[in-house]
Amino acid sequence: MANDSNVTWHEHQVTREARERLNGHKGCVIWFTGLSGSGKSTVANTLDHLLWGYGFHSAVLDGDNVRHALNAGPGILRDAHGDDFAQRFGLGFSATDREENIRRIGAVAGLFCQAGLIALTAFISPYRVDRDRVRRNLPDGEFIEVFVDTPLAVCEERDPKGLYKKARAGEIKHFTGIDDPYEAPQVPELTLLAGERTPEALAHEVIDYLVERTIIPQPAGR
Ligand SMILES: Nc1ncnc2c1ncn2[C@@H]1O[C@H](COP(=O)(O)OS(=O)(=O)O)[C@@H](OP(=O)(O)O)[C@H]1O
Ligand SMILES: Nc1ncnc2c1ncn2[C@@H]1O[C@H](COP(=O)(O)OP(=O)(O)O)[C@@H](O)[C@H]1O
Repeated sequence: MANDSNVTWHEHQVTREARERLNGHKGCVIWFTGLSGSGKSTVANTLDHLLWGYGFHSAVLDGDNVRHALNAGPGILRDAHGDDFAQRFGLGFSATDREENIRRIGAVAGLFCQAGLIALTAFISPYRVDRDRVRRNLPDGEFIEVFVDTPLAVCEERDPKGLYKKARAGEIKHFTGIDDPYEAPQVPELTLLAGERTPEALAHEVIDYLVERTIIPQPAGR
């Protein structure tokens, strides 16, 4: 097994600066956090679509593409030989599994960012310490924490997957906001009042922030 002394960082021939020059904008990680049903995926995808339309380069990491593959729990991911990798490496919703979920996602988002992309992540990420670890592992200014601040009552009313109903009935244990904690960010870069505004309006709030921080130029024709 490799240990630290046998692993070296490889410098790439195409530098991040060169990629950013070609892209016409900087890379960063936009980290959406909030309760289930708060609108994280919707806003991240709306923002991704707007950025793409302006000719910028972005990519979304969310539960569907991560908890069904990289971090798939038991029963979801099997390799071609029937070996249940998820049984050994998959993640559930204990505090430790959520910690590892966020650690892996943070690392992947960091790689996207180094490749010059605007990485959009949409995970509950309920623990402050886990989000702060991702922040610490990125250069200053490149972790943009966006609190999708939708009241629990609104999320529960939306309940698109019926999970709150199941959690209230005791059919799902440790459900965030019901019988598991959600630690709201104390000083996020942005707070979106996502129970009160449309996804498009919220996505434009994030774009305003990116322009203000010179991560992207003002999109032409906006
Ligand atoms: N116990 C429990 N608590 C919270 N959420 C649960 C749970 N069990 C399943 N789900 C579904 O999983 C989605 C959250 O996954 P995340 O990877 O974002 O969670 S975490 O960041 O590791 O806490 C979440 O999806 P979103 O609604 O998109 O947030 C739920 O659909
Ligand atoms: N700003 C918004 N206003 C009204 N409904 C919204 C808004 N954002 C999301 N929704 C709806 O709320 C539900 C949950 O949104 P979703 O993006 O899946 O949340 P999350 O990813 O945080 O679990 C979906 O049915 C979605 O259409």
